[in-house]
Amino acid sequence: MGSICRASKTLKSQKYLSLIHAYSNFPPFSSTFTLNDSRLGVAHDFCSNSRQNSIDLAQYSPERIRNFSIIAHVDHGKSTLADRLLELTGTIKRGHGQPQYLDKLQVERERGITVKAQTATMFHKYNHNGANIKDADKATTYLLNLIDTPGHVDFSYEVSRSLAACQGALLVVDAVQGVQAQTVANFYLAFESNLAIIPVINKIDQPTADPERVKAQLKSMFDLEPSDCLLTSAKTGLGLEQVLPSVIDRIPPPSGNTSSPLRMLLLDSYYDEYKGVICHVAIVDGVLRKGDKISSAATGHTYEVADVGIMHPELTPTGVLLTGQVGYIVSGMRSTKEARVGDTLHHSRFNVESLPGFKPAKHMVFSGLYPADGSDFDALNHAIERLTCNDASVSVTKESSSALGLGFRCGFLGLLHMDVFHQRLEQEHGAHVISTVPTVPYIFEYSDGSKVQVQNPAMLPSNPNKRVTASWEPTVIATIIIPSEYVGPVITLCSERRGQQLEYSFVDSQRAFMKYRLPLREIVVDFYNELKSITSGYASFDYEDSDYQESDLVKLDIVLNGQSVDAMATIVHKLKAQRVGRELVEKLKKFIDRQMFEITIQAAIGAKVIARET
Ligand SMILES: Nc1nc2c(ncn2[C@@H]2O[C@H](COP(=O)(O)OP(=O)(O)OP(=O)(O)O)[C@@H](O)[C@H]2O)c(=O)[nH]1
Repeated sequence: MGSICRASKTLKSQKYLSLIHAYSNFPPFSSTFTLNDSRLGVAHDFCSNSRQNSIDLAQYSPERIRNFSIIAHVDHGKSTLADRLLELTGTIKRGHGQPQYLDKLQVERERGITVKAQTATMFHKYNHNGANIKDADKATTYLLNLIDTPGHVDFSYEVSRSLAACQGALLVVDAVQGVQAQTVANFYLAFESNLAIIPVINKIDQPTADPERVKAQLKSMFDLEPSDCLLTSAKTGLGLEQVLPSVIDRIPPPSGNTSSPLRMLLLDSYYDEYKGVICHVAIVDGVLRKGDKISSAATGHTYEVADVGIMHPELTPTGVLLTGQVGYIVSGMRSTKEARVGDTLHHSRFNVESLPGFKPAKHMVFSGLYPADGSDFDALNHAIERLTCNDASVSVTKESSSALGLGFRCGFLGLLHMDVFHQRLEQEHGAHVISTVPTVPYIFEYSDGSKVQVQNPAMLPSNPNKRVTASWEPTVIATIIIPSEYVGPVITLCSERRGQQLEYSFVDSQRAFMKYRLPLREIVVDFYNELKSITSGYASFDYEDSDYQESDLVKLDIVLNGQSVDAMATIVHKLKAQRVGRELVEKLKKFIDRQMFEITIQAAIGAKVIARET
């Protein structure tokens, strides 16, 4: 009996899964994989004990350290450039057989994108007077910390965190595509952090490369001097010899004080099955040694440092980290929840002033996650707990649905982040999940004066005594860069999506730059695909979150045979309700298999049916 119940529940769940995906335009995420945490595997395999203590960090005073980031629009060549710099400094072997070496996650390799910022320490001999670097007597060895960052807008939080550990950035721009939307966003992140910015025009080997046009764009948009631009091909190696000398000459050393009490900034953390929580840290002042007792300024908890070292490029114990250096520590934290990103860690015997830290990550998109087989709730719970150890930017609360049973409501930084989280749940933890339509966090005010944030449409009360008196929705400021001939269609698309134009100018004679305020809901599902399709793939798009705006919002219910399906409810703008309701019931009609009896499919606002199919 039990197994029949379970089987029918699974079938029911799978049916809902199919319905939900037909309805939301999202690819289904369910499939089963074996446990394979590529990140942990790589980190453990390569942990280089043999190099332990062979690196004497004491000789690297802040003047001989440079901390820099590589930032760029997606696919402009950051990870490839990072590979070449690692090879050039002998940190990895040339032709190590693994392109984009710092992209360690399986999902990063499969999708060819960077999701996590990664740090690598390199050592480079350099002579300021231009003498041959092989002339060992005249050259000085520098310690260079390179941070490769993600390009996609969802992960810009990783970029801003990485920049906090740097004094400079290589701003990589594709010599064919020129300045794109994330080039603009990343430039301003670096500029506002007061970093020295070195423009690198990459992919100059391409037949249609036009570095002079890109130099002119960088001058007109960011006031970066054409003579300061480096021209490179990370693919062929052309021009790469200028990169590290420019890093050393043009980026200032870190400014901390070696003799002050220890202050280190916690940049990131992840969970390693063998070592426990590993924290990435930047030493702002003082010196940290293995065996030291440290405290967290945020929680007051104290720990003993069991291991300390650098990423060279894998974990390499050094026994010590000094002012200005970036490395890792293992300190017996039981969970990554104890490792608060942006926290100040210090010696327990001193009280220090906390470092500024970071703004908390903001969740832009929420979705329900349910086990495909209702009985797998505990397994999914365990998988989510383990994955959030390595991705603390996801928020998780338990919820239940009459259609799907017990599950979780998760908050993500954007749609790609959500998709990547699903993929990692499946690939790294073997979880088999159903996800509900993504929604954004709305705010509703009720007749009793209460105001609540609604992340799940099912949470809106149906009680007629508790009327909604006002509602607000989140907005974003979107940056769009397009060839000038596409301006008309893009303006039409943005107006259809309830956008308000804030700025319209030109990058150069061929490309237009626009800024729009758009409701977040209007861009989460298919905005980018449509933008790409009406501009033949030439548009680039980036956004940052902005204020809430008052908006006339209603809850749209989907009713199957007289029963409302809570997992399919959605919140829409009143003016769009009719159109969205009609599209949904038409889609569902196509999707539900023909039956021997009549099934009614309705879209309704409260008791009022606005669209119907049978
Ligand atoms: N022709 C040419 N191709 C390059 C060059 N640099 C990188 N590429 C290619 O461009 C594509 C993107 O390179 P990545 O290094 O992954 O770009 P990225 O900026 O790290 O991408 P994200 O991490 O997704 O933001 C890859 O196919 C590279 O092989 C170059 O100098 N010349």
